[in-house]
Amino acid sequence: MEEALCKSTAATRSWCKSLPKSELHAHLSGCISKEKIREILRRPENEKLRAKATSLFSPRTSLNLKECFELFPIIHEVINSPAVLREVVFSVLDDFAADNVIYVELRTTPRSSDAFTPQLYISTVLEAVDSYHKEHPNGLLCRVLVSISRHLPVENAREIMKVTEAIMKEIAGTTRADLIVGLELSGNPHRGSWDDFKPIFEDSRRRLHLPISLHFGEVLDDKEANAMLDFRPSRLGHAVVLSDAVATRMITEERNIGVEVCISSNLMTESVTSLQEHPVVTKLLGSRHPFSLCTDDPGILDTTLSEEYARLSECVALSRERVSSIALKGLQLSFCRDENVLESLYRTFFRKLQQACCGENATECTLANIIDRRIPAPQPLRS
Ligand SMILES: CNc1ncnc2c1ncn2[C@@H]1O[C@H](COP(=O)(O)O)[C@@H](O)[C@H]1O
Repeated sequence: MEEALCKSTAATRSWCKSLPKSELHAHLSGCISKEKIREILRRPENEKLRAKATSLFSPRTSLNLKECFELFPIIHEVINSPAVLREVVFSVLDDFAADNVIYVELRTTPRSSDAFTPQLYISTVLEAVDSYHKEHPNGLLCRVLVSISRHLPVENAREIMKVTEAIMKEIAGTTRADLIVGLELSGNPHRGSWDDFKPIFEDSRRRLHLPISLHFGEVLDDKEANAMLDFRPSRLGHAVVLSDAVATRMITEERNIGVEVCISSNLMTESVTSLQEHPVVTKLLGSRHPFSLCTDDPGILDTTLSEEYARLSECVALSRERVSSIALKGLQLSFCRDENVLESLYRTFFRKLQQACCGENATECTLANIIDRRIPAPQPLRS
């Protein structure tokens, strides 16, 4: 995979790290670093789990979707209490902050297990994010997308939507009220059918007024891809295995639907064989279709958002201006619709971009000035 990905130089990696970035496609369980998982596994109560979890740590050059979906249940076993869930949220947010991510939308699937009900799961995540903000008042900002998993029964999705609605009512007026900013469909793309989940998402969009992102084109299926475009989601995740007809439709007719691009994930899971063949290179960059670079599962894939920027910029020889505008697009495609919050994020973005491009004390910087600094209105809600 290394070859296919293009190696990035230390200088590009360092510049991409200093760039302020937004992460819009990150699954909580897939974000936990191996170091953190090892730390949790060393605890006496996890002795039995330790042997089972060794597959998480084997060095890999590829990880097909089937293997990937075998790892998640093991990580779920590691997160075996609200206290551990809270701890991993903190750890994941620390990792993003260390990578100079200023805004992250964490997506996660509320689950039922011995330790959780969907209600307890969501409440714990929201409490953890809220506490993280309070402990880091000038730190990164996190928002949450509630995930529906297509490989689980439809009934489960219905329950999650109901619980989300109840929680949103319960937290209205508190500091947690704005934390849930969207809904998303993910899960094993070989299982479940969009036709079955669509009515649930239609109903939730009407009732909750939240934007929706759909995992789209992770495997080739024109019928499903067209049905998903007919639904007009606010964003699409992956969009990597598409027929020419679907790709053309997306780029020409659906110009407002931003794509969450996950390069390393797509290469690792063998959705494409090289970055040169990835739609971000063959289609999105040239058409100026809006997209945001994302990590998907950085813990499992051993990547960071900076690394994703460095690989793309080096492999396609993008100018720093172009890379900076890709980073800005990440913020523009955010599901956060609170104008005050967005304004503050844009200010942080431009301040940090200035530092990245020109150093702390520069009074004039042509590179950062090339970027249009007007603060755009929040993304409209699609219906
Ligand atoms: C590799 N590409 C992918 N494609 C589709 N779904 C994925 C995914 N990577 C992760 N997930 C989804 O996220 C869950 C784990 O995080 P949470 O427990 O929800 O935080 C997985 O169970 C799967 O449903």
